[in-house]
Amino acid sequence: MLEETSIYPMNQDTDDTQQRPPMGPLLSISSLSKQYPRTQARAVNDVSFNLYSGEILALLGPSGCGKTTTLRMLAGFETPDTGSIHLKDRDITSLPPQKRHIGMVFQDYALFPHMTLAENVTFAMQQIARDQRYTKALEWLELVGLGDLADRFPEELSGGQQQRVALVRTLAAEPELVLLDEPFSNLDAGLRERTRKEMRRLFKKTGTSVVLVTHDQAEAMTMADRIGVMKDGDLLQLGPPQQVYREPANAFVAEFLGHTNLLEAQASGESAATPLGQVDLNAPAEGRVTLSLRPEHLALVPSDDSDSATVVDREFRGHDYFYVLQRGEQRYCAIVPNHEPLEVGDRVRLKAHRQASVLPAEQQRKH
Ligand SMILES: Nc1ncnc2c1ncn2[C@@H]1O[C@H](COP(=O)(O)OP(=O)(O)OP(=O)(O)O)[C@@H](O)[C@H]1O
Repeated sequence: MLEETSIYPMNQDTDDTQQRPPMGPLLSISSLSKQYPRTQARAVNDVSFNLYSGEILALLGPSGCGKTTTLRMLAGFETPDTGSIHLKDRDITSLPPQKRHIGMVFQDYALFPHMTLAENVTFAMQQIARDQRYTKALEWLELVGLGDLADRFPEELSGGQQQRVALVRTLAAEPELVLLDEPFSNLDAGLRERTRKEMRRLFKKTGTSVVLVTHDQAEAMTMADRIGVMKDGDLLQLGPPQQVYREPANAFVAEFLGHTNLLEAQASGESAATPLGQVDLNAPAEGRVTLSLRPEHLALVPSDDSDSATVVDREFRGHDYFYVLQRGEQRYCAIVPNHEPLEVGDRVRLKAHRQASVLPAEQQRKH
């Protein structure tokens, strides 16, 4: 079983986050595996994790890594081959979806087109008295800034507004857990960024526990208290965004969570000899290791030395430049604040100005 790291403190953007005392997990998944008929490998392989009440957990990975299958097993739409799912100490592994008290928001929103927004939301409120549903639905819609549009039909809304209605409709049923499958993929870039911030705020305000799946690392970083990175059915690492970014478990995680420089190095205690000279390490190590050095941790010092690197590409990104550098056979990337920009063709010495992360040796796939 993968070692888990504490979720406290949560995501850096904590002004909207009420810190909760750690209690037992709300959701506990143990050794979940699933192989589809006529396939060579398991879609999900021995995945275990806990989710705590009020926590937002993102399953992140490339297409086909098994994140949707994991979510569908949680929702009850797929049956696991092995393993168990407990929600609040109830074994729900074999329960049908409607008996799990889990709400799922799909990519395509699935609002009822012939119902107004208020009717869409009241429809989900079977648990409260009929005469209170409309007032409660308005409260939910107001929470996402759509109180004034309660009598509109879904087709009279923007994509982002529809997404918010779909979400409050799910929340209105008061599920113990909410599952989101690539929830913002239908929104354009600007709206997506705004909507995910709003949703995180809403989840924190309502104390909602969430598992979401995404292939977008920025989405996982901004939304989640913890990120689980998946590849080929395996859960490779699970931890707070800052930790997964700064201390990736292996080269795949390092590269999936943004750009990085992978350096072959000879470690000796707190530092290592690398092609870029001696580099400090985030953890003591000995012998041959691979290091991950983030582009923002590489300084570029103009130099004409024979072992200097050459700027081969440059991208202006507002507050900084993203540089691609060639040194011998090896390419590097660096992110540098945009004062005194370098030109393509300029020669620079590369110097690590922060510790590099030591990557543990790759483990063999178990199946
Ligand atoms: N119904 C199915 N029958 C056979 N194989 C399937 C089925 N559904 C998924 N798979 C396979 O299982 C693996 C995991 O798929 P899954 O949809 O869980 O991945 P994913 O990470 O969610 O990908 P995406 O981001 O593309 O949705 C893939 O190799 C996929 O081809």
